[in-house]
Amino acid sequence: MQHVKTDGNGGVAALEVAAVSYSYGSKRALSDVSFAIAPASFTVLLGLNGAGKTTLFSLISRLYSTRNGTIRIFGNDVARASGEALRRLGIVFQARTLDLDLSVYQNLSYHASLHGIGARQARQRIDTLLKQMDMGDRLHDKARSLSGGQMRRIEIARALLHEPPLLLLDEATVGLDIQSRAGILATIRKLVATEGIGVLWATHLIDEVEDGDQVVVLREGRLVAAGKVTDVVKSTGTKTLRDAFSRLSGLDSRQITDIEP
Ligand SMILES: Nc1ncnc2c1ncn2[C@@H]1O[C@H](COP(=O)(O)OP(=O)(O)OP(=O)(O)O)[C@@H](O)[C@H]1O
Repeated sequence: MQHVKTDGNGGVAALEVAAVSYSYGSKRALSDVSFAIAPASFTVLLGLNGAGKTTLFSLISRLYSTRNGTIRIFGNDVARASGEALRRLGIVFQARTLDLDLSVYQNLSYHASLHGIGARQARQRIDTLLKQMDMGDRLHDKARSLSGGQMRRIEIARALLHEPPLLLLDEATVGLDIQSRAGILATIRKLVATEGIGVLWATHLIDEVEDGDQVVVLREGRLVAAGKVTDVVKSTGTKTLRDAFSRLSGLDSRQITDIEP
């Protein structure tokens, strides 16, 4: 797999979001949001429902076009050089998107061909990714027969088929049991460490954040904090991320969720 640190992009942010605003009609969803994430790092995009996480992902992936501000992936502007930018991006959206009537292999190989990956190379890549996702024995199973967590793992494998050095996941563990959530999060953290992939992990669950992570906190479309967890906690004058997040999001800390209700 391509390793970010050796691909000639040294010093360039994996993702740079600069002064991005977005409105749905008169509804402002993002206001002047700026932050950057480093290659081979794990960054949590933390925000309550409605904070603007999905809107931001839609802009980064060009599902919506950016009207105000600039988004760059490894230095490539997603508006002006979208091919170059999107080639470096893998994304897992919140909604389930596997074709349930196809096998795991069919789901993945179809996607590989969309990326222009030849059949032989695709097969090797699929085998490698399924092993990394602990799904090596499910190649010929129908997607329909998989659990929610297993489907998510296949969607992550699919997002990585074209070897992107940047991976975005939008509430990837929503609706999963505690064990599946922890397993998926651990797998993604391992990918950051072993493959050098930069990850932006969007969630509203603070127990998915670790002290060593970078965090970007959105509140009602505004960036209210960004940096290392310990620094963000310190900057709010609190002692725990739970208290810091409750202060930053204007909630009582008892309203901050650890796990799915
Ligand atoms: N298609 C739309 N039309 C109008 N308003 C929208 C639309 N999509 C989102 N919004 C609004 O924009 C704001 C940001 O929504 P967004 O979905 O980006 O937040 P989020 O942090 O991803 O939350 P969630 O996890 O609930 O999806 C919210 O106030 C939401 O109601």
